[in-house]
Amino acid sequence: MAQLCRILSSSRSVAANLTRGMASSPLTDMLGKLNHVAIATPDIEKASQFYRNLGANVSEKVAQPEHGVYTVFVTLPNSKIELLYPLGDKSPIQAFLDKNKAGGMHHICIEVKDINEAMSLVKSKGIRPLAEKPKIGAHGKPVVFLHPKDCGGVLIELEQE
Ligand SMILES: C[C@@H](C(=O)O)C(=O)SCCNC(=O)CCNC(=O)[C@H](O)C(C)(C)COP(=O)(O)OP(=O)(O)OC[C@H]1O[C@@H](n2cnc3c(N)ncnc32)[C@H](O)[C@@H]1OP(=O)(O)O
Ligand SMILES: [Co+2]
Repeated sequence: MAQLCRILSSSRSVAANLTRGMASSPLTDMLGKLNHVAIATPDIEKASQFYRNLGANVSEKVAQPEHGVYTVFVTLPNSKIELLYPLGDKSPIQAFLDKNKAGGMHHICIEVKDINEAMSLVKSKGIRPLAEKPKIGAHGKPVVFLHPKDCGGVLIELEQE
């Protein structure tokens, strides 16, 4: 019995040490809030109307020339939906829409405290950012995308808080 107590108490302290170790690791708290889920659509007016019909707060369409897309934001109580439509003839969402004619979920966007630190951390894990440097995103903050082949088949956008 005494031995069992010793084993239990030592495994608890191992768990406590692990938790403390994790809490101090820069990777542990890298990911913040879900900022948005993006949907690429072949008809952004129709997609906007779909969410307006459901009573949602839907923004006007905004051109994002730096990103080759138009965006519309649907504001939800805990996050946002970003509707995307191609802008220009080199839009990064064109190939996706060619493959997914009816549109579909394109990326998720997660907030990080420091985008440059986050880029170094993901690179150290073998995850490829899709640009050398962050760009300014739809919310006026730096963003960078991570290769979907390194992220379980999901395109991930990191946005600085
Ligand atoms: C305004 C801003 C903001 O919120 O602030 C935004 O969101 S701008 C949102 C738009 N901007 C971006 O998406 C920028 C980052 N995206 C990119 O650089 C590109 O879209 C890539 C992700 C590299 C894909 O480029 P592209 O479509 O030309 O290449 P590709 O067709 O050869 O695709 C390569 C492989 O990745 C897969 N793939 C492509 N797009 C994907 C996606 N959205 N989710 C998951 N997988 C995807 C393809 O199926 C293919 O896999 P297989 O080889 O197996 O078939
Ligand atoms: Co986005």
